[in-house]
Amino acid sequence: MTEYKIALVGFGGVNRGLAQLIADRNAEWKASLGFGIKIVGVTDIFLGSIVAKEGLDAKQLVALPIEKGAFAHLPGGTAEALNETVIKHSGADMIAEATFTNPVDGEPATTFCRWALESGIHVVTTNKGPIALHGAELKDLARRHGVAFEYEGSVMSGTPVIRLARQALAGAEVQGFEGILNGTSNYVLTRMKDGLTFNDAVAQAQQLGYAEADPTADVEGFDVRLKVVILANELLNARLNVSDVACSGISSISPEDIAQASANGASWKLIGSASREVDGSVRASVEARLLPNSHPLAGICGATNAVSFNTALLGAVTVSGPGAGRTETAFALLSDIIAIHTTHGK
Ligand SMILES: NC(=O)C1=CN([C@@H]2O[C@H](COP(=O)(O)OP(=O)(O)OC[C@H]3O[C@@H](n4cnc5c(N)ncnc54)[C@H](O)[C@@H]3O)[C@@H](O)[C@H]2O)C=CC1
Ligand SMILES: N[C@@H](CC=O)C(=O)O
Repeated sequence: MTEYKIALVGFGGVNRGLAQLIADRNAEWKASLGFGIKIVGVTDIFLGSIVAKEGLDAKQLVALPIEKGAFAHLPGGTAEALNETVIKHSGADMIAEATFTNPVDGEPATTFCRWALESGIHVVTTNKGPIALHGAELKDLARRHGVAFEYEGSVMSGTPVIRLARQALAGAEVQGFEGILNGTSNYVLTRMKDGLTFNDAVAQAQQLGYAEADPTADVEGFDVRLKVVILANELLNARLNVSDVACSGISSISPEDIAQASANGASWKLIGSASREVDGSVRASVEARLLPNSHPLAGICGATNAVSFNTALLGAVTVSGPGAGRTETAFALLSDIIAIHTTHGK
């Protein structure tokens, strides 16, 4: 029986979600998926770090209080975040990288991914920064070191989008896509329709674990812009940089705008899109659009996301599901590990 040794880098909502899944389901996975997972290290700038090559108790990790330096209270733990040691020297076969998304330069997560890949360690990540900003370099690094770099959760959380489009739609000739690609902003627009203020709706999204560390990224469209770059580069073979994508958000939409839209049978949605032009170039944008309620994306509510792929052979193919959430995103990491087991498993 294969048992993967994993190190968790960042121990916020998503990686705690993964630890919880491991605590609850590891025994079942051995039978249903053909492998188990052992956590051999965890590091977090706020909580500190811990390494145990024989394996850590996932239940005990999940129960760790969210207090500065909390790992120092566990035997062998320290209040210091020994990121490099945990990544390179905990004996892990793979790291689950889930620190904050930095939309400007992708750091320090990109460095964490580099450290792992250069050491021959697989990377699964939900962090959008490294892929949108340094994806080509990291994929090449992974290839040269014979390991995997998987990032299904970077777009639409646990809802399968990247592998689905890359594998199941291969040959269907994807020509573009448009979608609701941010859970927080869609949640905010939905709750404002119910009468909540913008600020209260953002605060709820933070509490539910949907929002970025800085929710400005969610409401100003920067998070969707990263996702548009990831999807366009992956599926349209574009070489888009973040600066190529015109971007605006939802913060200027007032309660009156929302009420007026409802009265007119329409809904505001933050839409990320990209399409291949006749000259072969790819155009992409992020903007709030007023959609008639008959539009397929108009009825997508709350933290649910949806993306519609425009294909030459099938027409529109639309996928909808959770776009954010701790357990939902942890599932994406599991799906990456399953993909690694399928391609690299012993
Ligand atoms: N929460 C969600 O619904 C989704 C999140 N993501 C992405 O997954 C990643 C993790 O998300 P969450 O767990 O919700 O965020 P979070 O903010 O709950 O957790 C991030 C953790 O990383 C730690 N951290 C920050 N800088 C660090 C550093 N330099 N070294 C070590 N640890 C560091 C923080 O202390 C925090 O505990 C983010 O990049 C986010 O954009 C992607 C899809 C959905
Ligand atoms: N903050 C993001 C999390 C997933 O990427 C969102 O709300 O969609």
